[in-house]
Amino acid sequence: MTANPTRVLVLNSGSSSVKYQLLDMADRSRLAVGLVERIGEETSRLAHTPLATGGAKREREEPIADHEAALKAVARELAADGLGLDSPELAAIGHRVVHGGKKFTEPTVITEEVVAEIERLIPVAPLHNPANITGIRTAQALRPDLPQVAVFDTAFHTTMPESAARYAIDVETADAHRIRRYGFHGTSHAYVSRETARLLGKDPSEVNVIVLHLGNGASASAVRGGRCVDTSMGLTPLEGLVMGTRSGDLDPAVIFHLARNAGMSVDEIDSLLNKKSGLIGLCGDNDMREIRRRIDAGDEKAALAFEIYVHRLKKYIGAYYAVLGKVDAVAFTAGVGENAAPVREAAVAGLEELGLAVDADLNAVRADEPRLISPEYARVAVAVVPTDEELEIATQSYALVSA
Ligand SMILES: Nc1ncnc2c1ncn2[C@@H]1O[C@H](COP(=O)(O)OP(=O)(O)O)[C@@H](O)[C@H]1O
Ligand SMILES: CC(=O)OP(=O)(O)O
Ligand SMILES: [Mg+2]
Repeated sequence: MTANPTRVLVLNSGSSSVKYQLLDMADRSRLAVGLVERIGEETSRLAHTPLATGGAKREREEPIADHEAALKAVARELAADGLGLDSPELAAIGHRVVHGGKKFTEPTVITEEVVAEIERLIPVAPLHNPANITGIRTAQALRPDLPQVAVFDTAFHTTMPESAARYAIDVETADAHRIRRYGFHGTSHAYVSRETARLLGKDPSEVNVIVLHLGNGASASAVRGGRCVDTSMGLTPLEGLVMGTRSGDLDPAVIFHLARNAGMSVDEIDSLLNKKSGLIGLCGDNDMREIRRRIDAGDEKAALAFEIYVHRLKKYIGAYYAVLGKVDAVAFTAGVGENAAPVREAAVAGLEELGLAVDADLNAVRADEPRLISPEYARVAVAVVPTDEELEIATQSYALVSA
């Protein structure tokens, strides 16, 4: 063993993808980054960039049957650059675990009990937790001697008061089935709210921030003085904003109606709401770039999908403004939030009375740095703050194993 290993491999296993990064926490540099997509489909795609060697991005298409095969392919790519999992410089492997329930409020060294608890939560995170467990098991098999750390999407939201975390349903039924609002993307909400405070030159304890994490999955959160007080996702990542393929908020009676009158099974309705709704259900595309192209070409279906997406977003800004009472900043992040200027402009349009406005020139700037896009006179800062879930997972994992 090297005296003080400082490298951390971060694995973010999604339902059909694995994103990964190898970082050196001595200087927080990235040594390699990559992505395996379309796992389980006929042609999966692997993209790997060995930043440490200055090597070019390598892309290949090959069938990758499951998450175990994906992780082995990742290990092979890393080894090809001398960055293999057998390296004595590796201090830990950090795993994004989507559902940690109520129990996990902190990053946690993975033991058999921890895996058992993540398994117990599969019914409330059927798309995500199984992939996370396979990632953990495969990594354990490759490096049984190394600490594996779980960083939970739900952890940041465990500070929500009961008034925000409980659904208004029969308390005994809710408690018996652990039905409550857990919230997700917490690693991103935590990181972005802190970075937003830094951008304002303040301590996180001094600011109230509304964070809008708009990726393929999307969620909003209200953060008071560094602690989450409300968030838009609930028992599962289906509640809240309109997403790439998920409906977000909906009258629950829609489900009874489909079951009783459209002859759909529970599994079919689940698939409809999680995979065939949101932007893709409304207009056939879930990529905001493609939707904007279609709107520019005069496509009305795409325009309506965009309006529905923005309308929901605006409602959450208003709701969290009311929850917080005083707002210092609204921060846009993730793929859509960081890149789609028209979404930012439309979400804030008409909110001048609330002290919110976007400066068109600042909003058009493209940069990888946190930046303000509100005009100087605005009472509330509007910011674009790139998220970095992998760096945050590596930081938390390393802090735990090097303590
Ligand atoms: N240049 C861009 N302009 C507009 N939208 C973009 C751009 N780049 C990415 N996106 C949007 O970001 C989404 C992916 O966001 P990301 O945060 O990477 O998602 P996830 O982590 O959930 O897979 C894409 O589906 C697309 O809608
Ligand atoms: C929890 C969740 O929605 O994650 P993702 O955005 O990665 O799908
Ligand atoms: Mg994401």
